[in-house]
Amino acid sequence: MSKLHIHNVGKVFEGAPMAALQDVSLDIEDNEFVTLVGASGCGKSTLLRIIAGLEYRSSGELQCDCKSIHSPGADRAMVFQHYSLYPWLSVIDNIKFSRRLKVNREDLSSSDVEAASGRADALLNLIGLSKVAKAYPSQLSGGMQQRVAIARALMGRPSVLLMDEPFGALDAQTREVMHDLILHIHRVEKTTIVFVTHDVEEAIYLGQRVVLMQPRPGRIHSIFPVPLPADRTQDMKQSPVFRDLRAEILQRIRESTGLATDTDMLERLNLAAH
Ligand SMILES: Nc1ncnc2c1ncn2[C@@H]1O[C@H](COP(=O)(O)OP(=O)(O)OP(=O)(O)O)[C@@H](O)[C@H]1O
Repeated sequence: MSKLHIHNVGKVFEGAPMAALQDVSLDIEDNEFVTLVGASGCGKSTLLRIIAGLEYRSSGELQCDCKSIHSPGADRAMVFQHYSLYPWLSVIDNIKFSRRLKVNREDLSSSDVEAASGRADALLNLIGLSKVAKAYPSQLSGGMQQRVAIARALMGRPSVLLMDEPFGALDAQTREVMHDLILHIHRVEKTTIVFVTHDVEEAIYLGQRVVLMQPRPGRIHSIFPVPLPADRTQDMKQSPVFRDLRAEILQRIRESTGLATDTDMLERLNLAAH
């Protein structure tokens, strides 16, 4: 059985003239890394928020580990574009934050708390920030803050990590470093990842499958398995396989948004005018 089962999911926002999502069906396997790409407004974030339980679906069925999703849960953790760390807590305390809530609620034993500390230290090491455990978010760069947000999301060992343009606010070099980091984390933690992006290159480099969505109404246009080795390296971006897939997906985005038709029409008008 798949890790995430999405069947005919639809979403109509109140007062909206068109469905934000229509008949979206997708099965995501355990430990898969799936990227969602598509033009602005095609429903990528809405789909991710519905999986996270932050938004209600209007129709369809959605399951994580065979359990129907109706609200947020510890089995699904989300990382947003804006780091959303607690500025008054140190790096290590930000990572442990969800555990602290649990400690208050459930009165965990000291060995549970010790295990949580061990987990936080291991994650700090995994994201390469052991040296700044006691620093505060304002003392860190954007990339470092996003590393902390990722570690915090992983703290409760979620079944699925949902990432909504997590590197969208970072500069190009930092993004490359973050790409290799998230691939490393995926290998080590064996988490299933669903990753939303505008950037086709990012979608191909990270994804085992790229799901292309199209707008008006938001739906799945096509799904592209990425025929690259599991262990990605930056030089693969120059390979013909990578470049051809990138060109194909970009062409499909142009077609699906009507951009290709607009360009053709403009060209025809220009020819007629001369
Ligand atoms: N809370 C809301 N109320 C009304 N309409 C909404 C709401 N959230 C999203 N929408 C609409 O739903 C559609 C899908 O939006 P969504 O943000 O999911 O797309 P997206 O593909 O993530 O876009 P982007 O890449 O620009 O973030 C859009 O037409 C958007 O205007």
